[in-house]
Amino acid sequence: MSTTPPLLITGADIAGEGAGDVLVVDGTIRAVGADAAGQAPQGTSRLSADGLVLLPGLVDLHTHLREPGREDAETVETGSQAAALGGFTAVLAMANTSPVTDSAEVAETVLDLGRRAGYVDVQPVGAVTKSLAGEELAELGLMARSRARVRVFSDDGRCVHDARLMRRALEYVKTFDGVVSQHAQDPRLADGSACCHEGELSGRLGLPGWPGVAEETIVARDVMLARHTGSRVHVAHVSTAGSVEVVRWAKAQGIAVTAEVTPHHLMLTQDELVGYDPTYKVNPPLRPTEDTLALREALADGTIDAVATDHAPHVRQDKEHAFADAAFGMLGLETALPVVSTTMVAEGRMTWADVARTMSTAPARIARLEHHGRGVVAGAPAHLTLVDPTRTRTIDRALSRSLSRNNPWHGRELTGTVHLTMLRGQVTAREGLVWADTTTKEQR
Ligand SMILES: NC(=O)N[C@@H](CC(=O)O)C(=O)O
Ligand SMILES: [Zn+2]
Ligand SMILES: [Zn+2]
Repeated sequence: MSTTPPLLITGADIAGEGAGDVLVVDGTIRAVGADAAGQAPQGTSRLSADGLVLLPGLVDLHTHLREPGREDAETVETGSQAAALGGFTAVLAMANTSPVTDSAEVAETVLDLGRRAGYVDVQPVGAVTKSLAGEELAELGLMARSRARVRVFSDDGRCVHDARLMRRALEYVKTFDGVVSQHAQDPRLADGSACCHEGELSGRLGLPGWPGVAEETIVARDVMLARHTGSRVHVAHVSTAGSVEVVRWAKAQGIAVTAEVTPHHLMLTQDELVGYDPTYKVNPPLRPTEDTLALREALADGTIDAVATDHAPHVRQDKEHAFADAAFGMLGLETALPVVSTTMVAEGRMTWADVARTMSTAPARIARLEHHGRGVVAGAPAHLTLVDPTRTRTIDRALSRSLSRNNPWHGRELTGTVHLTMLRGQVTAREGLVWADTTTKEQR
């Protein structure tokens, strides 16, 4: 990309802490606050951001980019574009690709694809077990020491259900300050046919369900293994009130557990399933309202550390089936901030400072991303996201940059729109367009 002149962003509410100016020079935040304008060098361009909120660039702990292997559903480039449009500047790319990211080679391939695309920093997640088979540990150390510097490990899509393997993985990643992100779903309590939440509704719909306890028992086991090993465990896509209780208890004991919640589990409930639309088929399943309310409360009070999208693109041929046969997963990158804004901020449950914490600072810290999540402060890289907090938009799945269309937000009105995203001072997305749309080849 070409170098951009210095930029003064004026009048934005800075991460919910009050209005001020921010000066960006050479990809770095040079100054914040009253004296920023005074330090602007000659030739500084200005961006008036009155009424907008300026957040530190968002970080997604849980994205499926599908490359290598399923480039028909998503590529690193298209997923990165969707991420930039969603206000993200870094995403963690899950390991359930084909081949699986269980070696340094695949991790470096994904890293390089991300760099080539250039919209967000793509940080590969490493598999915990070879081929996600749950039998033998993957090359955790080699991935950690590779150019990709892998710190987050996950068999996501599958649960590391063997307690002995989970223990060994935790011991191993501790040596380089890594973390295991667990897809908590006991395969004995949630068998292969389970496709929704088990309860009165699944009975009425005639669909095989899986109960919340299949998640909760794994979360409980894992926090005890984290305590035993002194290592860090992260709970991916927490979906039940019971899991929240376990995490709350574990944190009170000082156990190194962190947790994420998806935008869809914050806003949608199992009631969406009455039309049997497979768009709403996801793991863990949409749960009853009581769980949704507990998740909102836990995110607001800090029990749940982060929002993570679990962006899971699928092609039509995999999704357009009878509910029981369709693939699990839904899109999330472009709508995460608007969903959090609508359910949490507009409803008075969280402030914009809380959004900065749960969508940037905390996820970057959990993933040990040194160059992200440092906030809107002088000296930090200029990863910035400008949000129009009052602008309402009706989501249209046809306008998505994702290659897939399994978008549960289609037709819904969401308040809070990403206006601009900046990675190291370069605009990656602006008003619904990505950088490549507005830049000629010669300028790149
Ligand atoms: N969330 C999903 O329903 N699906 C994910 C896997 C996962 O996150 O478990 C996928 O890879 O499609
Ligand atoms: Zn998962
Ligand atoms: Zn996932």
